[in-house]
Amino acid sequence: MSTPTILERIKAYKLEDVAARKAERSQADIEDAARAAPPVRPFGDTLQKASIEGYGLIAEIKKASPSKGLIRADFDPPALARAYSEGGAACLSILTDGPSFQGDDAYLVAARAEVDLPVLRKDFLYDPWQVAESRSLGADCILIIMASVSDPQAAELEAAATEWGMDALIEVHNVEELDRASRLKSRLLGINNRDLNTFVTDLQVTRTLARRAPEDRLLVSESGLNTPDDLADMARHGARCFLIGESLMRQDDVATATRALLSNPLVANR
Ligand SMILES: O=P(O)(O)OC[C@@H](O)[C@@H](O)c1c[nH]c2ccccc12
Repeated sequence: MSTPTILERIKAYKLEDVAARKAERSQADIEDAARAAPPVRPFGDTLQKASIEGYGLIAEIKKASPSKGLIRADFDPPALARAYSEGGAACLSILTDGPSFQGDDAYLVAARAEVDLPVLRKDFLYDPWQVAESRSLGADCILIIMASVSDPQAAELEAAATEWGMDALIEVHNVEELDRASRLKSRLLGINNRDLNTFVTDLQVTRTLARRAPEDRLLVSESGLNTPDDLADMARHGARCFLIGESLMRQDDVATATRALLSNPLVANR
């Protein structure tokens, strides 16, 4: 067998981790916890509203990554949530995967409690049990990575999100995944500039896929975005929403950097 890709390795340990978590907590238990969670905040609506006049930013709380290692040493999720909120982010994304991103479920809980912004749980989901778990932590939106799930699995995760009143961000990286995502119902379509198998990033991915996306989708350009020019470039190609982690995580003053990035949006052409 050939060497597994980064995404394949993540999927392998994640399936084991989920099996272990499920052995600890039954479906009924996790559903009770999900019902006891704080009410859902409107993720997609908030993002869309922000993107009409300005840009819709999903600002990511991310300590490390498989390709970059440690990104931010001084890592305080509640303080970062406040900084992103002050800087004008519409929503937050919080990495909860431990082995590859040094994330933690507790970071999501702590950051969300600090602000009013809707929150995406950024993790690798395969099982509806994990959707209930995400809701139990307070997540308002889940991520569905088309590169890592089958069509029936994606539909099942999406249905579970809907059942819990959450949104789903459907993530694609190529035309084949885009076509599969187009058959799902979710309005939120993430175009990941980074290939999760190799972790190579190329903004050309958004430029190419945005014009092939169904018209009723809200496009989110994800990964590798650094400057106001990058955002204007993506907006010109049809994506006015962005998922940004690393370039903001490397700033000393995250609130000011976020505000600067969003300050001069390309005028919407509608
Ligand atoms: O830090 P960046 O290059 O701004 O990227 C953020 C986000 O897009 C990236 O973390 C991401 C996009 N899709 C993912 C799926 C799993 C883990 C991480 C990701």
